[in-house]
Amino acid sequence: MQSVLDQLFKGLIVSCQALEGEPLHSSFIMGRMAVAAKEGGAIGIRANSVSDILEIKKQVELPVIGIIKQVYRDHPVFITPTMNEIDALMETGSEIIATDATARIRPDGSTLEQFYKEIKAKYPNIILMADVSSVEEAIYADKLGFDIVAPTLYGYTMETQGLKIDHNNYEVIKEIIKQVKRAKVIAEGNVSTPEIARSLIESNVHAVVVGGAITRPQQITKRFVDAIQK
Ligand SMILES: CC(=O)N[C@H](C=O)[C@@H](O)[C@H](O)[C@H](O)COP(=O)(O)O
Repeated sequence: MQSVLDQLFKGLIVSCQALEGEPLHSSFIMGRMAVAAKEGGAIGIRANSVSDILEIKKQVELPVIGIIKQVYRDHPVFITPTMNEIDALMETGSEIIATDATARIRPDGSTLEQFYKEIKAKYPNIILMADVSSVEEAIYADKLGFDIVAPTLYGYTMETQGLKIDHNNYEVIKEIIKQVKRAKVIAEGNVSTPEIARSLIESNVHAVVVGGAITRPQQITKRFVDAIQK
């Protein structure tokens, strides 16, 4: 049988997320988004929260990268930050679990290494994805043993604020591909056009995750409006 990682090879993973306060915030709608993604040929789904993941799993038989976005006392680490969220995600049957793997101390005071070891001790067979913000963090996550690394948080930390992957800026991802020895590298974050996705696949990423450009209509609308009003 093909492994989950093999199933994702050179494919498109669609991130179906709408947080509280966003127009499409609803597990029902995220389930339909996942169906639409599957119809379009997506080979995996990334999703946030137990209720969205359970609904998506009812609707489509695709591997899910599960996360729980949880803010503890304004702490900046919010993607699957503690063991509470890992435990909850294990119950959903998510094939892969992603967590913040930046160098920042986590809300419970632990380092990434401590957190990684704690997770692996409790769930040795888990497939773990590291959401990082830099090449150095990608290398470190790879050394720790993460199965997947992705620059999901590039542009979303204090040090990387304002930066993003675009037509002229594949450098971070190319460097990650060069430096990461063992983990699969997935491109995620601001992949806004099919051309960028194609180009990333050609630079040898294992797979590409696209979120807002497919599942956040308010973002898509704004891009059109901005283009018209230029
Ligand atoms: C920084 C952060 O919280 N990223 C989140 C991670 O799960 C999602 O909000 C993004 O939609 C996802 O990473 C895909 O990226 P994009 O929507 O740019 O294609």
